Amino acid sequence: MHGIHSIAFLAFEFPETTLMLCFETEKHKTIFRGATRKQSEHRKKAMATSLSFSPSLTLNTRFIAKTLPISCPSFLPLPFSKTLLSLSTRRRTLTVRAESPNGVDAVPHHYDFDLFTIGAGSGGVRASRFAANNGASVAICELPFSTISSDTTGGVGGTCVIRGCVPKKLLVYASKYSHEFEESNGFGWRYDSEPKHDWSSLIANKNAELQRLTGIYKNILKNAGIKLIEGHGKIIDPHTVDVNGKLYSAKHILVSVGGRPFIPDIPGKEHAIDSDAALDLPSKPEKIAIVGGGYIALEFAGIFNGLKSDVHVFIRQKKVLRGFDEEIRDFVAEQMSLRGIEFHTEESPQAIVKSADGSFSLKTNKGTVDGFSHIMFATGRRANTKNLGLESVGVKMAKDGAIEVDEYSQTSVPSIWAVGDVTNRVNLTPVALMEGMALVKTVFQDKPTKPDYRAVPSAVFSQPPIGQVGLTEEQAVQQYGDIDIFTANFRPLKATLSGLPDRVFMKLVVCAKTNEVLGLHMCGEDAPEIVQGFAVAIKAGLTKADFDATVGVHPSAAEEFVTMRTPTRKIRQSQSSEGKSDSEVKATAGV
Ligand SMILES: NC(=O)C1=CN([C@@H]2O[C@H](COP(=O)(O)OP(=O)(O)OC[C@H]3O[C@@H](n4cnc5c(N)ncnc54)[C@H](OP(=O)(O)O)[C@@H]3O)[C@@H](O)[C@H]2O)C=CC1
Ligand SMILES: N[C@@H](CCC(=O)N[C@@H](CSSC[C@H](NC(=O)CC[C@H](N)C(=O)O)C(=O)NCC(=O)O)C(=O)NCC(=O)O)C(=O)O
Repeated sequence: MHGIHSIAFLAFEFPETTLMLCFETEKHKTIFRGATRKQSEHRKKAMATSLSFSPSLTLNTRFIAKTLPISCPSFLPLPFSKTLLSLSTRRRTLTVRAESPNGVDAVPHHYDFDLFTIGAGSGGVRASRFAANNGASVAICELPFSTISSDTTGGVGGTCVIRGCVPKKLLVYASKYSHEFEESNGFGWRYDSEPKHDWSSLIANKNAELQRLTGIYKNILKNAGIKLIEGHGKIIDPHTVDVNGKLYSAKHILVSVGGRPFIPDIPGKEHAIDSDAALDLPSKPEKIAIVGGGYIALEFAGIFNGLKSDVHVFIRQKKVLRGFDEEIRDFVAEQMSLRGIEFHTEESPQAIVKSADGSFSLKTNKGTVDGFSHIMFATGRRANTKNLGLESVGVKMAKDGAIEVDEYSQTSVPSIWAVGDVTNRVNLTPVALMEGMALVKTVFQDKPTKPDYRAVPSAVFSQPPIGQVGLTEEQAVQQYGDIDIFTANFRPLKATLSGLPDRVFMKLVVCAKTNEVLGLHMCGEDAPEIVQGFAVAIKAGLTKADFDATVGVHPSAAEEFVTMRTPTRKIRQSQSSEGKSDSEVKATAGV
């Protein structure tokens, strides 16, 4: 699909002569290739005229644009000119496109924009502003701001900024204090009375910050020269988007509308809240049921537990966080239970019942739990693809409603692209940013680029939090067979004086054959910050020997990653030999 060429000629008619310029187009990029030998002495004049441009040139000269076959032996290659190059890609008056099959039409066409993006979340904003930086003319449409997403509300910044990563992290910060107050006692702090939390101040401050951020994002778009259109975008044909009845044409359309929370269809589901609502409740829950055992469920369980709500988590499996390393799954649930969260395992929700006193009961396959002030569902998210006109223009979609794309984020309709959660690949903001930037390289820089999904680090901001990068033990065994596992499970220094039962778990998954560290996992304070740093080592393919050769930062939890010397166990395809954990070895040695 990439690297298709065609040749366009542009004739400048001056009083004395005609100058023919030759441009080679490769996708959307236009490169000046030369002028005819006969008129080459006039090149400077033509250049001077065109550079002082543009209305005068259009008025005083006549453009003749032709599309000819690719071979053109009578043209001199001219080894320049950045100025003309940028002129040719930026100025709409020079769009004498002889387009190619890379997502676009075969006949020259004038569009309102090079790129029209639907959805101003992380992926859409990033792709749009990088495209604009590359000289593309860009428009982006987004729904009006609201903390709660709906068919008619959204906001510049998208899920991450308005109802995901950012507000969630602010609430995590708020909720962590209670644990820190507890810890502080062992360090000599005394409080005359229990510290009180004011939920409405937190929510008001959080909302003011969201307003500030959405304003920043609008400015980012404005400063990049991007036209922001408020309203619902609907694709009418492969090059046209309708926003509130006004039509905009574009050479490329990018769909980056993200996803929305999904609540299974059970009786009483209208009483349930989702993560959008949970971030913006008028009052703090007294007793909350959280259904689901994924990222969102665990993060909100930590938030409400820290803010002193009575928290019950209902998971339909035996363990939380399907897909994570098994030991991490066990460890995090154990630590969260020690902080007072009650896990109800292998319980599927069947109905929500509202009582006369206004409280809610959750009925599951195992029984009914009563007295909840709130019932939250964190049972996954679904792509936000309804009413975008995708089906009618022939964009293929998966059964779950996500847009199907190839490795370059191109949909089944060549001029339509999609990035971020709407494609349901790896639903993380930094991944959407990566997909957006790869897309711009492919479409606007002529460098076909696939996002690289290897060793994408991620964190769960539970309490304690989790950080992970690379393969789980189970994945590594499946892919490589012979694996060495190094673990540390220890009581952090802080817990010695705090007296709290906090522990930290860390794990390295190492390929026995190559010594490469394939996976790194941690659950404990600062895990996301620590794992971000180590993710560079994992991405770079460093070995356990490289880790061993690195001096630790002492005293820190992070140093355990470079001081684990003895494998906890060696897994071999034929047999499995058990060893001692590194902490056990150290304890025996009196370290
Ligand atoms: N820190 C971060 O990076 C964050 C990332 N995210 C992203 O957002 C995505 C969505 O998060 P989240 O909503 O937590 O989704 P997840 O897919 O992570 O978890 C959904 C949970 O709900 C359970 N579930 C699904 N359907 C039902 C049902 N009908 N009845 C009972 N339980 C059900 C799942 O169980 P089962 O395992 O059995 O399917 C699972 O435990 C994540 O995958 C992640 O990519 C979200 C928040 C934070
Ligand atoms: N690391 C910071 C994260 C905070 C942060 O990145 N804040 C963002 C907003 S939320 S995050 C929203 C997300 N931004 C990012 O992910 C930026 C991350 C990194 N700086 C990068 O450039 O890659 C996004 O949607 N990006 C689209 C795009 O970049 O085009 C910001 O812009 N702050 C400005 C300010 O406070 O003044 C922290 O923990 O404090």
